[in-house]
Amino acid sequence: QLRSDFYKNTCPNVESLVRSAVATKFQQTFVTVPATLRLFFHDCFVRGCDASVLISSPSNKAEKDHPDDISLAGDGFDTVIKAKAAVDSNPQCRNKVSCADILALATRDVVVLAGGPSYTVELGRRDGRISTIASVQNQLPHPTFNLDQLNSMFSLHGLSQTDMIALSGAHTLGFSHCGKFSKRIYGFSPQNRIDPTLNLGYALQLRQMCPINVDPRIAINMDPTTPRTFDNAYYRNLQQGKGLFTSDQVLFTDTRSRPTVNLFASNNGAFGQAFVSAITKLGRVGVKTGNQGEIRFDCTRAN
Ligand code: HEM
Ligand SMILES: [Ca+2]
Ligand SMILES: [Ca+2]
Repeated sequence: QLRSDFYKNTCPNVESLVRSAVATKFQQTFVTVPATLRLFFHDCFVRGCDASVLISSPSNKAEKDHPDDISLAGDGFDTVIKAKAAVDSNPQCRNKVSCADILALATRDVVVLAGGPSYTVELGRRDGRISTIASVQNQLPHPTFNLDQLNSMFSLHGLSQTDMIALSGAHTLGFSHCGKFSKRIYGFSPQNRIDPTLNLGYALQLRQMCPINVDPRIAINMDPTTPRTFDNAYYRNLQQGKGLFTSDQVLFTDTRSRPTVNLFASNNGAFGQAFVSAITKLGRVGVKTGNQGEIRFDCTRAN
């Protein structure tokens, strides 16, 4: 139902308007890249790709205030707001392009800026009007998830195990706060204080970067090898026991998903193709089209 030429008559330059706003933001801070990519994922898994995650509430009761969303970096929100302003600065485009589509385009653009594959973005999403803390509950995966939990959550949205593994490759970029994995390096079990699926040398490095009682604002690179490049290093890290979360490492530990990890680790092109296919499917999750929803004037509030 979505189509790549949706704005052909209403805003023919939408792609270049978004792309240059994203490029300007990228020049200011690299954080733009992981922040925008993660924002798109968190939007699509809660009420579909409808920009619900962008809505803010004066009393902190919107989606973005849920514990699972609280660590979404502000630069992702700012990227969409800047791109929306760029689109609306063109009189023809003013209030014609949804925030949900701008987020989808900005996501493609940041992946490309980090060296990842380019792809055609399907458009025509409408913006949702609802954003509540309650709607996030149990909709987003946790870093402690095993393969069955990951598969069942992704399959609810029509995403296969291969899609899930390819999308997890987004952890080739960006940061995590220490608390998200501290149990794996300090208190895994009474027998093993360090998770035995974790590379011991890497675990000791993580302990140095994340000492006990570390400042909770400290965040570390999720990909220790190429933190600023969108590449398949994430899967080679998994082969070496360097997956930061249980939900990352389990993709290699579990023999049902290991062959796909090995394929992506050895073939960056295969990873790129699978990622493009998966993120295109992600972009279709629960979309509102036609006269459903609205075109938001301000991405941070319903009209
Ligand atoms: C498979 C299940 C997934 C789990 C359990 C998971 C969990 C997490 C966690 C816990 C963080 C660290 C947040 C923090 O401490 O600030 C994170 C960061 C991140 N995630 Fe995921 N994630 C998953 C899938 C995805 C997907 C599908 C994408 C996008 C396609 C994605 C993109 C990112 C990015 C880019 C970051 C870095 C954010 C930044 O640097 O600001 N994740 N994820
Ligand atoms: Ca949403
Ligand atoms: Ca990387």
